[in-house]
Amino acid sequence: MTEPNGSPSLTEQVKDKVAEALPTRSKKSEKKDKKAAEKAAKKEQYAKEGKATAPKQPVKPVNDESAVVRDPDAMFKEGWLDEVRKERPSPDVYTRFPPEPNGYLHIGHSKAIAINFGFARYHGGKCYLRFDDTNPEAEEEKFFTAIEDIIRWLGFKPYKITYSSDNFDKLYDLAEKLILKDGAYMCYCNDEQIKDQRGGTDEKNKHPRYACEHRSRPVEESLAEFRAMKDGKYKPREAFLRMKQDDYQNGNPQMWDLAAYRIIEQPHHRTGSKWRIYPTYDFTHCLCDSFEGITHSLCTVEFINSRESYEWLCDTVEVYKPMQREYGRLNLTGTIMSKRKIARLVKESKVFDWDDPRLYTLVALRRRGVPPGAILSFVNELGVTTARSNIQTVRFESSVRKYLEMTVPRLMVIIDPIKIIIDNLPDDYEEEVENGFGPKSVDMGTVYIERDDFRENASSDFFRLAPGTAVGLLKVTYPITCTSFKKDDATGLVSEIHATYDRPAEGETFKKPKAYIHWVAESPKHSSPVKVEARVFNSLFKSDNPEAVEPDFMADIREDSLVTYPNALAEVGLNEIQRRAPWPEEAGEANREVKPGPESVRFQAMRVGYFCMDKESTTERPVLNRIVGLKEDAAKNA
Ligand SMILES: Nc1ncnc2c1ncn2[C@@H]1O[C@H](COP(=O)(O)OP(=O)(O)OP(=O)(O)O)[C@@H](O)[C@H]1O
Ligand SMILES: NC(=O)CC[C@H](N)C(=O)O
Repeated sequence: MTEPNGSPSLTEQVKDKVAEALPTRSKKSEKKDKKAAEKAAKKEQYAKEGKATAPKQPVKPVNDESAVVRDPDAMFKEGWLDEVRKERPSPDVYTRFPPEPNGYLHIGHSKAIAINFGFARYHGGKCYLRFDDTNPEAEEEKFFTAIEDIIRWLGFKPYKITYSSDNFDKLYDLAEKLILKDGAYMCYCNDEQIKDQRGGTDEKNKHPRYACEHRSRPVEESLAEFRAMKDGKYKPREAFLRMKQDDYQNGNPQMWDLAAYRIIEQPHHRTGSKWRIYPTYDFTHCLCDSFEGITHSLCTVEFINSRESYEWLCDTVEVYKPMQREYGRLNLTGTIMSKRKIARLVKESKVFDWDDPRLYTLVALRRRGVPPGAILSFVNELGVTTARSNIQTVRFESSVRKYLEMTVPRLMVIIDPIKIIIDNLPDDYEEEVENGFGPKSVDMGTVYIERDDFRENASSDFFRLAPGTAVGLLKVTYPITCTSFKKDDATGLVSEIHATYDRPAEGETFKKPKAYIHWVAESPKHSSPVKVEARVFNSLFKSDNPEAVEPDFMADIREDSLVTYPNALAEVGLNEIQRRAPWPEEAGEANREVKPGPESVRFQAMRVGYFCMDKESTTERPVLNRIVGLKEDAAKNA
């Protein structure tokens, strides 16, 4: 598209700029046809999903049939979820995601979200977000908001937001019905007595199960006592309503007369002080599924034994019976997911807060800059089976890296700078500098490079900058050679390097350097570079299983889990990338129902890693979080 005066339109100009700043194919990458083919197929896939158009970039046409890219709907088309659908091929599909509002969701929950919301979406059905709020002791308002927000951030829209507590009246009526059908009784046993009735806990004194004395009481008495319990006759733990499930033949402990209602004296955040008795999970979940007409109730395998009690209760109180099926939990090794343990890390200031980028809560992954689409693509890649998946964090990171590689722009950032003065810069060098997001003209008299790209002594195994050696600067035609350097007496660190620009004389050729390094230019005219703080996160724990460490997981915390670079410098193009966020453009937060936050300013800092803007950024001082490192990191140290 061109403007009436024949010059490219603003959109075209911007697109060109993006293209320039996006990944270009190096010789090394050209060898990797398969990888390129995968990328191209993935790009096509994003477009097909209508979720993303990966920014314009040079990718080789796909002609390698061996390239395998996971279809974004693969988890629904094949395997366990496909079987579940075939088992109940009802025309309408209703699912639900039922979190307890007692903490922030973690990476494991993203699997439950992707399964429940995704299954409904794939089959043209509807998914409820149902807050399973039957325990007022643990619930807090902030968790309701955070859970809803993160689901929308992941790109899902609940059909309706419901609360188990919406059904307290109906549930109570069904509890009375259950008693009247001789399916429940009021029991006054304590924990010890219940354990003994179930055969005892001491291995040496195991005995057959037996019924408690309350089990055979008349129905009318249980009903009267249940009403009395509701009206405040008993204190917590003095009495409870117990389901009459067990026929003493059943080996499933989830059928051993489970509790249906218990006394909790804390006001409920929604129903206030109306109730002193609250239904348990086992009584509530199946009945709420039934009220909402859930067709496929998908949950994790630890509920497999509960399926029998789920079906028993629906049948006994004669309500519609949904189908419960169970999939394997997702766990990331080397992380902590337990709410109690994360709370301790926060309380003892080992992490900033629940959204500290070293954690694997979804708020933390969001703050760290992981795009929502990357989380979904990771879950899809793993697939769904009944087996528990114990996945290493490196696999998660590699999935995120693959996603970012396709979708975010590139920029140069120096995290630990040393200044170089180029003493012989010719006046007409600008044509020899290819610039991306920044201003067209770059003032290259003074540039900054990474401290570890310089060595005080040249050696045959070091291809970057050292006295008397030449190195290439990315996007600059000719290399530079170090002529001298100065050190700071106080710190002993190199403080300034002098170099020459090696443009060959007319008719001469130049020797291509063995390595190219990144750099930023000092250019007051363009307010360059941008001073930033860069935060590099390593894993929080030393081992793969912090829970197994003695005396406890706190002893496994790494000292270097956060490395801060307070004096990092970014190309001024950072401002343009920020202005045009969210990145990825369409697969990112732009299409979602949440306002993109600073973390949606994502880019690749060339040779350093993928970064995003942290929520603590100010206009004067942007703070960058490293999302993941680059695969090429190892090569950088060659
Ligand atoms: N690690 C996991 N992998 C897959 N699904 C999960 C995982 N953890 C929880 N879920 C599922 O998410 C849904 C809502 O979870 P809820 O908050 O009630 O879970 P939870 O088991 O209390 O989680 P946690 O104790 O780990 O915080 C449930 O259906 C649950 O089975
Ligand atoms: N069936 C389920 O999905 C269980 C959900 C319930 N909130 C729990 O984890 O305890």
